[in-house]
Amino acid sequence: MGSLGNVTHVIFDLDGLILNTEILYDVAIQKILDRFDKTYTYDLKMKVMGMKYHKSMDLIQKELDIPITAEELVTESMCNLKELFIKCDKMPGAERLINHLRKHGIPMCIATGSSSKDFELKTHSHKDLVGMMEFTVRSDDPEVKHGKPHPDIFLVAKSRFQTPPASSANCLVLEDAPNGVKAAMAADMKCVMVPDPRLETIPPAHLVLKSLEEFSPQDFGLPPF
Ligand SMILES: O=c1[nH]cc([C@@H]2O[C@H](COP(=O)(O)O)[C@@H](O)[C@H]2O)c(=O)[nH]1
Ligand SMILES: [Mg+2]
Repeated sequence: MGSLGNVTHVIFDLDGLILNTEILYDVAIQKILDRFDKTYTYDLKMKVMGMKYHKSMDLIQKELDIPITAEELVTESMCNLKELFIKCDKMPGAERLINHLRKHGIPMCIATGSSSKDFELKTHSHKDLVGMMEFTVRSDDPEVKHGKPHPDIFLVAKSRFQTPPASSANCLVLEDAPNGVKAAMAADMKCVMVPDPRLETIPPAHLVLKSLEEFSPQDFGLPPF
């Protein structure tokens, strides 16, 4: 683990990593696809997870060849998702880790594929966690030109850490989705992946864990629990 042990800044993904929102997308999207006798397969979900939402709905529309537009898919799914987002739970281990890092003054942020509007709904009951972050970067941020798997969002996050400033080699990204892991590795950062247990093909990451509860901060040079 030697070279991994120099982390000074931690960047959290949101959906499926801090918050248990991925299952909500499955339900809302499948509900629409039922009308067209189509399935939101896990393979397709893996392709779109982490992307900006409109881009992801565009890919679903094209891959499944369904007779409504990506725009309609966004509008219709969001109708269902809005009510689900405000009640979403945290993922196991997320709160403990964030509290711990905060206690030790480790600079942290969230870098998410969510739009600001969805971010507000999802974090409605989790303001305490968001409050421990130095800042959050959402996919509609004007500086984030390309969503994950492009590295933009993580590079923007790195540039916004002020005290102290961050370098890629000293940033640790915690992610659940292949597109997010690819983005973190493309940004030359350290990356721990906590994938959905259904994921068969794991992209290259520095470490893969079953749950954030298994994360040992000291392996990355951070204070132990
Ligand atoms: O089943 C899905 N999960 C997730 C997404 C997209 O991925 C984002 C979550 O990304 P992240 O985990 O990077 O916060 C969501 O906001 C949404 O845009 C999606 O389209 N479909
Ligand atoms: Mg995620």
